[in-house]
Amino acid sequence: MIGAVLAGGRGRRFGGDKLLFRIGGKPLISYALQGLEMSRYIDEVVIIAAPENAQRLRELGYRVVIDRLLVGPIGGIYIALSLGDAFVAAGDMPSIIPEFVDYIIKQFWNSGKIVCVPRWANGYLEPLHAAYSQDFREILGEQIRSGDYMIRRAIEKVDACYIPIEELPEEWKASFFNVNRKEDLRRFSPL
Ligand SMILES: Nc1nc2c(ncn2[C@@H]2O[C@H](COP(=O)(O)OP(=O)(O)OP(=O)(O)O)[C@@H](O)[C@H]2O)c(=O)[nH]1
Ligand SMILES: [Mg+2]
Repeated sequence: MIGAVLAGGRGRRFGGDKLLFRIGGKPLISYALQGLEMSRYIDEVVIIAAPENAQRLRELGYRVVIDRLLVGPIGGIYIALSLGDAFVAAGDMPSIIPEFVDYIIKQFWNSGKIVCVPRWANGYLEPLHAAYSQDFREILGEQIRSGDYMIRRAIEKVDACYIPIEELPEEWKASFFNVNRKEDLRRFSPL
């Protein structure tokens, strides 16, 4: 299982260079990379970057794959799945809980489904904290070619495995926290 960290966004709400913004002595994206590295089922952590930031991200020491589609996170997942089955996370998620990642991957394997994604009671999905089979890649490709960039719509086309978030340990929910604006950093305290 690959651990893919999406890093091709523009960080418009943050005001640029979000993932390399230093907090607690290291770039924000380092926390997501290390969170996935601590998962027992992830063999390799890779970064799915934009052509513009690939070089600087390479300096972090991970394999960097370039996303030239730049159609949003859906394109990042599509590129990640060219490497194999993947647990996909956003680079702006600094509080990833490795035990929760392992739980999702286990559910993914046990279910035999091609997507395993956490779902809130109101139906909202967490597709950037989910496990995907390489067999889902073609579905994503078709949808991208049709000009529809909503990940949720692609997931709804298949028989997915949903993880009800409300039934999980309360402390796992922190894993979804993501930094969109500078002020979100105030809610993140690096250890
Ligand atoms: N590979 C890849 N990653 C992306 C793309 N768009 C967004 N991402 C990443 O997906 C994650 C979630 O995206 P957002 O929260 O919208 O972050 P963002 O796009 O940088 O921020 P905004 O411009 O403010 O929306 C972040 O880690 C982004 O870097 C893309 O087109 N390709
Ligand atoms: Mg975000």
